[in-house]
Order: sequence, then C-alpha cells, then structure tokens
Amino acid sequence: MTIKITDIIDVLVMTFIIYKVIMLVRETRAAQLLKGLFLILIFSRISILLNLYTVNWLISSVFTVGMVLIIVVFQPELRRAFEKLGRSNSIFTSIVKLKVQQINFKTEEIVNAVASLSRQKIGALIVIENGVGLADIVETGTILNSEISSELIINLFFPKSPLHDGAVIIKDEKIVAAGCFLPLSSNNSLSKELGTRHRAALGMSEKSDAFIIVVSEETGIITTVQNSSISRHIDSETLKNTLNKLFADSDNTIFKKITSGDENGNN
Ligand SMILES: Nc1ncnc2c1ncn2[C@@H]1O[C@H](COP(=O)(O)OP(=O)(O)OP(=O)(O)O)[C@@H](O)[C@H]1O
Repeated sequence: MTIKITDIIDVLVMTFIIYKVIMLVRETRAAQLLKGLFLILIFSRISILLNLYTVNWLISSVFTVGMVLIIVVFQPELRRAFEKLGRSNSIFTSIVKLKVQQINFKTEEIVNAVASLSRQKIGALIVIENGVGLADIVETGTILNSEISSELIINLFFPKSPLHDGAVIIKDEKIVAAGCFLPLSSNNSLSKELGTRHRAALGMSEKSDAFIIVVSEETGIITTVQNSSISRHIDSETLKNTLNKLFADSDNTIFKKITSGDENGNN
C-alpha cells in the first residue's frame, strides 16, 4: 500500500479539525456530549464489523436524532464556540495593531523633534532609510543604534552637542548613527538661499530613495526631500501624514492596507 501526499494532507486536516473542536468545547457541557458521541461511533463501527445489523440500525438512528438534539440543547455553547472561532484571528489583529502603534510612535517622536527644532531654529538633517541601504553613509558618522525618541533627536542637533554636525540616520525602529556626512548634490538649479545642509539632503536623495528632513538653522523652515524632489515649508500635520504613509508603505502589504489610517481610523 502506497501513501500518497493527499493521504498525509487528509490526516493533517482531520487532526487539525479534531484539535480545534476539542479546544472549542473544552470545559463546556458539550465536551461530555462529544465523548458520548465518540463512544456511539465506536459502537457503530464494532456493530458493522460484527455484522450486528439491527444494533447498527439502532445506533445510526440514535446518532441522527442525537445530532438534531445537540444543535437544539447546546445552542448557546455552539454559538459561543463559533464566536470564539471568529475571534481566532485575534493574534494576527494584535500583531497588526502593534505594528500600527510602532509606526504611530515613530512618526510622533520624529515630528515632535522636528517641530521643536524648527521652533528653536536649531539646524537639523534627518535621513530615513528606505529600500536602498545606507551602510556606507552610516560609516561616516558615529554608530548609535538607539531607540527613536524626540528628546534624543533634539539633543543630537543641539549646537553644543558633539554630534550636531552632519546627519542623523534612522533605519526601522532605530536611530542608527549621527554626525554622518552626506554626498553633496551638484545640481546648479538649487536655490541660492539653500546652503550645504539642503544640498547634502538633495545629494542623498539623488543617490537613494531615502526620505530626508531638513530644518533650517536660519529660518526654522522644515524641508523634505525624496527622489530629488524638494518640498519646502512643511508643517507638522503634513510631515506626520507623509511619515505615516512612508512607514506603512515600507512595511509589507498586509500592514499597508490597515495602516493607511491611524488606529482611530483617521489619517
Ligand atoms: N555633506 C554634508 N553632510 C551632512 N551634513 C552637512 C553636509 N554639509 C553640511 N552639513 C551640515 O550643514 C551645516 C551647514 O549648513 P549651512 O548653513 O551651510 O546650510 P544651509 O542649507 O544654509 O542650512 P541652514 O538653513 O540651516 O543655514 C553643517 O554645519 C553641517 O551640520
């Protein structure tokens, strides 16, 4: 006798179904009943094997009527069991919620830091890594690998801080490095009022798909740069929406759909 792959699938599916049923009815009145049904099934098989036709007929009849009775008598338990089954994807939902929280937290910390730096007119250059790796840029600065926090970002750009010169690099949930040197753009059409900080941001975006935030030391104006495109006079709300979308997009497609609005359903 050869065992086919479908036989294995068959056994696995049945094992899974039985396991699920046991888990659903465990510690309910229905558990006792299931044991009873199981015994009746065994007796039914035995009666077939021993050719006890009348006994088998009786058992089959009891079984059929029993099935109807089960549905009537155990209606509340069955309802609860199906409700439980409906909630069984709650682990998945929790993971998604956690991911949304992470994104919201990260966005909030960055936006708060940028808003504060802008108010205080402290120059800043923040690079958020996207699809293209920035290991070579990270190497030019000081490795931090710290949790993202607005206080840390503000501190790093504080004029007297040893790492305030250069760019902060953010990757996933970490501030990877600070004081990094970015490639300067040689674009001649860049406005004359924008100096080397902005030129460095543009240069970085010409070489990668990173999202770059610049805070001007002179004016406090917030500028964002991505794919060689410069957006000036960005307010906190716009930055928040852009970052939420950026982080959601860089996550996998399942999270993408759900995180298009924040936890409360607004964006
Ligand atoms: N290649 C670079 N990589 C990273 N940071 C740079 C680079 N070039 C300049 N910077 C940062 O920019 C600062 C100088 O900013 P500068 O005033 O020239 O630029 P800016 O675009 O006019 O900005 P701001 O409006 O803040 O004055 C430096 O102190 C340094 O922190």
